[in-house]
Amino acid sequence: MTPTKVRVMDTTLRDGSHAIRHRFTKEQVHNIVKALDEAGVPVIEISHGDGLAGSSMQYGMSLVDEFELIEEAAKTSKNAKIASLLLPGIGTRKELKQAKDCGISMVRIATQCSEADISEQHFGLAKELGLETVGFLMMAHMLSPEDLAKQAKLMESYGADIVYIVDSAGTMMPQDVTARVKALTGELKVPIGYHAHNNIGLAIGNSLAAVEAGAACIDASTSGLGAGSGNTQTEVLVAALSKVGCETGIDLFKIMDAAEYIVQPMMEYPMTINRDALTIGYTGLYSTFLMHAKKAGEKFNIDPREILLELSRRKAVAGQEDWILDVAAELANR
Ligand SMILES: CC[C@H](O)CC(=O)C(=O)O
Ligand SMILES: [Mn+2]
Repeated sequence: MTPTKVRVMDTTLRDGSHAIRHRFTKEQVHNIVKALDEAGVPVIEISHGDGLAGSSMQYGMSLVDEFELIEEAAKTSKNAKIASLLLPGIGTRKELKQAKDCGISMVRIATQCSEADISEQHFGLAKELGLETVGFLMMAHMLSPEDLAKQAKLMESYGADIVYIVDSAGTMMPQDVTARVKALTGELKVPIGYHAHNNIGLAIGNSLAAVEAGAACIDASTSGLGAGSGNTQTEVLVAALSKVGCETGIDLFKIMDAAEYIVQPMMEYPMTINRDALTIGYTGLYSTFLMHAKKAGEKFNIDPREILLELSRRKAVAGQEDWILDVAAELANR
């Protein structure tokens, strides 16, 4: 039976950061947070696209210091919780404390799906700081539902209040999502969330499948702004969930207007399923590799699809962005 309520977490200002090369300004953050908060979005995530302290040569430099942006978001929001993403190894205890001082009340701790054990200390500190905590298991298609549930249980044991299944590659079929949500809800006491990418055109369908299977939280991004072909579109999700009798507390017309008049004018390109994004979805690669592969392709005069296919053969995962240039250079020398 479809649950009657779902908690939507909007990641326009975090996953969306990848699609605008981490160039959000304070004014844009102010306008997006104001519009989302007034529409009733309960959680707004903000940080560099690769999480706290992601601003670097490897992942892309932020235009504006993310802590200034987090502070602006926290100052602007009247009701929505402000959250940040943290990848252990990129973000450290120092940045987590700093983000808390800037006003976050939730942290989402992300690891490759088979490496939950590296998140224990970060959950510990987040709990000490009084934050709501989310475990974020990336590239979740790479593990069987049973093995994913074991990793999710680890995060629960470290103090995660919610655990997310993250389809970083936008590669899952609805039955893959259903099997994973059921495996996790069967093993864990805490609520389960689902984060989609639209590289194979299934972000909305898979999000509905996740809810139907028992997910209590769904990630979305206004206008879909996100890595690869973008995420589940917040405004479309609100409409679709409402049609299956599931309430989000988000005003459909206000969020539609936020998408059309606030977010779309900021987008550098529309969220489409082009050949490179579809290659990512089809082969199960990390969505954030899209922009890096395009840049490397231009630099070495190589078709980005060839670079992506080679990365897929090598089973590259999050954190191996420096490999993209190496692979492009190797292909150019062949
Ligand atoms: C670590 C950055 C990445 O964009 C996290 C995420 O949203 C995903 O894996 O899909
Ligand atoms: Mn994502």
